[in-house]
Amino acid sequence: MVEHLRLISASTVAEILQYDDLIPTMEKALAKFSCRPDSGVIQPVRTVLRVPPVDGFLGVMPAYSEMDDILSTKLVAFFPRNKGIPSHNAVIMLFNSHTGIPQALLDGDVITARRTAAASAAATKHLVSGVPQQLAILGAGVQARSHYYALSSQFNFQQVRIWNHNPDKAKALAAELGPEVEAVAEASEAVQNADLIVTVTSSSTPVVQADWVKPGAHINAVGACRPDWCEIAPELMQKSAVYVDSKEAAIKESGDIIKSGASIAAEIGEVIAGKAEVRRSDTTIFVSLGMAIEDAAAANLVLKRLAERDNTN
Ligand SMILES: NC(=O)C1=CN([C@@H]2O[C@H](COP(=O)(O)OP(=O)(O)OC[C@H]3O[C@@H](n4cnc5c(N)ncnc54)[C@H](O)[C@@H]3O)[C@@H](O)[C@H]2O)C=CC1
Ligand SMILES: O=C([O-])C1=[NH+]CCC1
Repeated sequence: MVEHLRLISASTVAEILQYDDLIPTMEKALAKFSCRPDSGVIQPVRTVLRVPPVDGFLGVMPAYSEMDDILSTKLVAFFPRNKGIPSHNAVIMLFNSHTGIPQALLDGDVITARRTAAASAAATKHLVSGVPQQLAILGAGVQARSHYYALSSQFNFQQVRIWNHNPDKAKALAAELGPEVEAVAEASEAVQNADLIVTVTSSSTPVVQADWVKPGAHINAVGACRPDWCEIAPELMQKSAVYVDSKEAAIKESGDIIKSGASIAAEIGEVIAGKAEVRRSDTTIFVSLGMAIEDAAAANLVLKRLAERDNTN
């Protein structure tokens, strides 16, 4: 039954969803996910349907949080070969968790961009050693931009270096972002001396080699969300302390973990909840695949902030 379905556009989501609000929300969502079943979170590994003629994928991502009264599903199409239009297109449906009646349909593009970057910012807060001053971003698409803004909201970078396999995109993004941002020609140049590294490419071969990375650096590895994709050299995966968003999803979907056979130290939610310690080895890596509970919590936050705004007007 759909009687009063609220439609929430990308521009409304973009106006409402701010990182200082979203990052702590992601921290809580990640912790609750890793405290299931006691936390009342239910989230299966997503179903990913292949669309072979265009090398595309459709992901179906349902989640339920009993404590937060949230029932939702995201539908995300990711078509990496898209040119001149976004490669990721998504919607999120929120249902009333007591009746199952659809409540709101939200644009999922902005939520996907920002909640992913906010989850990386939350992971960085718990895994990084010291205060990061040099940031390297490999990739120059939607997630590169959102990661720059999310991480810059938490840390004061002296320098940010962006590399992309298509250098013109890196130059354009660097020019759009802050004065501390520089596009560099080689991935090794971006990574060397970086305290914090973000990989947000759609690559199926490593874009970060082990001997480029400064000991003690932290990496948010965000792009390799298919078993045959890969961003981090296997040798680097094997010698680092590897944290994931979901262990169950990581062994099914993460090319970086599957190809390297690296062992998983813990879920980031276990670290946030104080159930796992951070192994201070040479390098820490957060392997992010993206979780439905992140979309559910972000969509719910949008609705909550809109309701507060409506009440004050
Ligand atoms: N972990 C998570 O929660 C999420 C992960 N992703 C993944 O993150 C990656 C980036 O996503 P978006 O920025 O939205 O995509 P995008 O299409 O906007 O940007 C992709 C970037 O990767 C570069 N690229 C494409 N093919 C490459 C290759 N073979 N080698 C090196 N670079 C290559 C492109 O030039 C572009 O800079 C994708 O793999 C996407 O599936 C996206 C959303 C959520
Ligand atoms: O979590 C997500 O929405 C996605 N992860 C990889 C592609 C889309």
